[in-house]
Amino acid sequence: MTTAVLALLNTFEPLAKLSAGRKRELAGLCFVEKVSQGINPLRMNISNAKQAVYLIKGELELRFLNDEKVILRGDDTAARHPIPCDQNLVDSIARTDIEILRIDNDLLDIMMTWDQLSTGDDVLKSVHNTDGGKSNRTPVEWMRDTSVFSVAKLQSGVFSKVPVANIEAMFERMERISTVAGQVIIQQGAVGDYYYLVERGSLLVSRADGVNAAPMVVAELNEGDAFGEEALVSDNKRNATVTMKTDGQLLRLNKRDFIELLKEPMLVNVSREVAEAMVADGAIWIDVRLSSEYQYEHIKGAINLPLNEVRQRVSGLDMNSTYIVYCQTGRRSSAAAFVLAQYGLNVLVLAGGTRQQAS
Ligand SMILES: Nc1ncnc2c1ncn2[C@@H]1O[C@@H]2COP(=O)(O)O[C@H]2[C@H]1O
Repeated sequence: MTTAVLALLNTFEPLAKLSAGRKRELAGLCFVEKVSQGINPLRMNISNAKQAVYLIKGELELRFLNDEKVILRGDDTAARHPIPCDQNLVDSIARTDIEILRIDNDLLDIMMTWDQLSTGDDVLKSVHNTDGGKSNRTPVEWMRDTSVFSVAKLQSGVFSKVPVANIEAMFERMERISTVAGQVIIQQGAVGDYYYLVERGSLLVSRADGVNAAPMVVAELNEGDAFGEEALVSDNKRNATVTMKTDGQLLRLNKRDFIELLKEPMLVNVSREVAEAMVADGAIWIDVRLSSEYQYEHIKGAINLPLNEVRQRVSGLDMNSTYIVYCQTGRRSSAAAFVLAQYGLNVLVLAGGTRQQAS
């Protein structure tokens, strides 16, 4: 089956342009579907660019907004390209029994980018295990095998704002560690050293609000989650203790690599002047200081979202808005911006905080 699909990929654009190695991987991730005469095979795709759909054989009628009808045949040159499922297409109908090939568009996009970045055909990326072993995985295997680098995460989560080249570099520099239930990975108050991704297992985040206070569990982290970013972004001490709830496997990136590969590209700083112009255009100020500091004084129109509440209140923010976060120095705001960016929000940081911008 995969060999047959591979042969098909060689006839479609831009799939034919992928390297042989990438095409082999893609062959296992796309679907060939038989559709009976009279059925609309694009029902789920019209105005929805989630999948690229190719006509393999048969006749498909496409109906467009301006009443134009086009008959596409499997052996037409036009059928070498994805069926145009944009907002102009209103309906389609199989005029004969047909066969189509479906591929997730995001996956395709990421693979095209990766392919163009790779220096060779089958360049294997390696991750070092702390027990001395090494595992080799291609970028596509990373996407398929671990939820940390799923297509969804690459498209809208922590890594969506990071250049693909940096993600490739991460694959090479990350270390994999095996962990056991009860193991403390991060201790509240310690100096930040690593950024972690959960490949397998669950962890508990607990915080003690005072020297003698008992720690309270504030969150549970699971496969695909990331943690340990706040101390690295803000240069503060670890704000919570993170303990393995079950046995598991983590990936970790040291502080220097984290700053270079993730923090720098994810955090965009803007001057007060640029920020004001953006706010006039609809962007929203977020003050990430404590509510007591906010109540004392704040930038007009700013909402207050203290750093330690950002995760709990992120669902109340609008994915389509642009937010400009600030504090006095830029430290807390950078940490908050990184957390918000991990949830896929459009966020910028007031460079140097209000203190620097005022002087
Ligand atoms: N409420 C929370 N929910 C999820 N993760 C948290 C929460 N509070 C702290 N953390 C994580 O725990 C980590 C402790 O180390 P850091 O301060 O570097 O970064 C912190 C966050 O990644």
